Amino acid sequence: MDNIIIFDTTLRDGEQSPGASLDIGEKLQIARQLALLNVDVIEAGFPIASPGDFQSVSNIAKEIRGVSIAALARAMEKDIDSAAKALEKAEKPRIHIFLATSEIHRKYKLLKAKDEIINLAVKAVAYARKFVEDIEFSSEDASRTEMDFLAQVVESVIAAGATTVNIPDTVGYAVPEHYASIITGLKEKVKNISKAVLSVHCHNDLGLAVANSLAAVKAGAKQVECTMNGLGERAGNAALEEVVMAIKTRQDYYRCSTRIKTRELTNSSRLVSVLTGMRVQRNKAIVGENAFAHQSGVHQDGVLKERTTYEIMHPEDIGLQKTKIVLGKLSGRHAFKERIKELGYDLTEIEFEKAFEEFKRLADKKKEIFDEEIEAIIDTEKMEIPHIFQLESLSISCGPNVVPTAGVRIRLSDGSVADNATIGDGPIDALFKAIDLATGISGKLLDYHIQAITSGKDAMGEVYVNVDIHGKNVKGRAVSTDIIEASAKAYLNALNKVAAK
Ligand SMILES: CC(=O)SCCNC(=O)CCNC(=O)[C@H](O)C(C)(C)COP(=O)(O)OP(=O)(O)OC[C@H]1O[C@@H](n2cnc3c(N)ncnc32)[C@H](O)[C@@H]1OP(=O)(O)O
Ligand SMILES: CC(C)C(=O)C(=O)O
Repeated sequence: MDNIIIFDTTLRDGEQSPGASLDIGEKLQIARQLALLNVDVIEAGFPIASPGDFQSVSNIAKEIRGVSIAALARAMEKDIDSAAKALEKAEKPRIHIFLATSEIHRKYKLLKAKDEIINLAVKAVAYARKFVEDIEFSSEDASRTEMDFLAQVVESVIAAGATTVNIPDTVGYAVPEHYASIITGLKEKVKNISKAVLSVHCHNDLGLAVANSLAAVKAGAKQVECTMNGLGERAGNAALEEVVMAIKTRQDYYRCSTRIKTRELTNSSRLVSVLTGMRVQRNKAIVGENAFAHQSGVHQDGVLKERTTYEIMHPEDIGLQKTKIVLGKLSGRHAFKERIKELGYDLTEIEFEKAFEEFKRLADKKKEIFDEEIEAIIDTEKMEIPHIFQLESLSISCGPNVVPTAGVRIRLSDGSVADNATIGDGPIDALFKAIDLATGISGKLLDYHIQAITSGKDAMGEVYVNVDIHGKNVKGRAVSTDIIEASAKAYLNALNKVAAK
């Protein structure tokens, strides 16, 4: 089966994403991860661009072994000299020369005629061959270049010594059938085409970068240039993870493979996202948070019965532990039952139905229901917690230069009330201490968290506590628009569970 060469340009074109610049150390960190991912080529940078980029290419070239390291250069001797110097220590150096060939670029940007472009390209390739054997030539804006002229350029640079010829869709103008026809056309028109690797490099201006790259692969391209998370100039480049997983998942159709260790995809994506500060959208294919998450009951039921009903890839294959079942208002009984089982509960049918009803009620107010919330629902439902201690009133005094003080009035099950007040390290500490005094039960707070379950300034706050009472972990939960009241009630909820026993 044919191998498709994966040329990663996260560190060069990826860094051209506005807002994604990386320092020298960060680039080296990403290069190490790309080596673990087993890409075939790392385009480390554009050495003439800045002393930092030169240093970064040079550091990567020195350290990374087993992977080709490419450096970009315009069709100019000073750029090629700089690239060659930065690559001096590379085990497998590649100089990547680009020159635009389309009429628009010739006329307005380069101010050069067709024959001048060919001369410049040939001279640059021949010059670069003095330094290294592995030369890539990119015909910038190839997809908007006249087909016959493009074929002439490609034939000339191969004759001059280019070992890879790249056909960039620089402005994301191509569509799959059109782009594939360029590849097929070059295979037919260029006599020496078999002497070089035919490569593609697609931009995502129309959201077609991956589709175009794959159409080119189907038409016979042997190298795909891409970036992690689809970073790149403007709307980005073809996303490496999507190209690779499409080839792997649809091997029946593409009849080729890559050397990528796909289990490193998630790590690579996260590292690039953290270091560039470019967040991956939740619904991004392959590496988005939702890519292996199922939210609706019908899908969850299907996946729980047989994963392949709604999944075309194994999450393990991209380095995730497992499929995520997100419990929310669209979930059904199958998914809820499965999660309860995973949490270690064994409920009767009646307990289950009551818990499910309560879960749905809560899910109507919240986007996602977490495990501790399910535990709190079940504990409440199962134990039918009696209100042995009920909060009658509370007062809190706190603020800058004020000793936090809390006072509570608790009604006990025999109808009597207990009033207590005390100070603490903060309002919650004071409040819980006052409740301890009033109830006579002493709890040690292990965990406390609060979240808004409705929107707006008057949102409902939901408080969870995990309390150690006599060496046992007890959870409590309560909801109120007053978060101090919710805190007191959550704590009392935990104490009531113990008192009930
Ligand atoms: C399609 C791509 O993504 S290509 C890569 C694009 N990446 C970058 O541009 C990032 C790094 N770039 C840089 O740091 C700077 O642009 C540099 C260092 C390369 C050049 O900076 P400057 O010398 O100040 O030139 P500037 O960028 O303003 O203009 C580009 C010049 O290169 C010329 N040029 C553009 N492409 C090429 C090429 N492939 N071969 C030869 N000359 C070229 C332009 O015509 C222009 O020349 P002019 O000054 O005679 O008009
Ligand atoms: C340098 C080339 C390959 C490029 O980035 C483009 O044409 O988009």
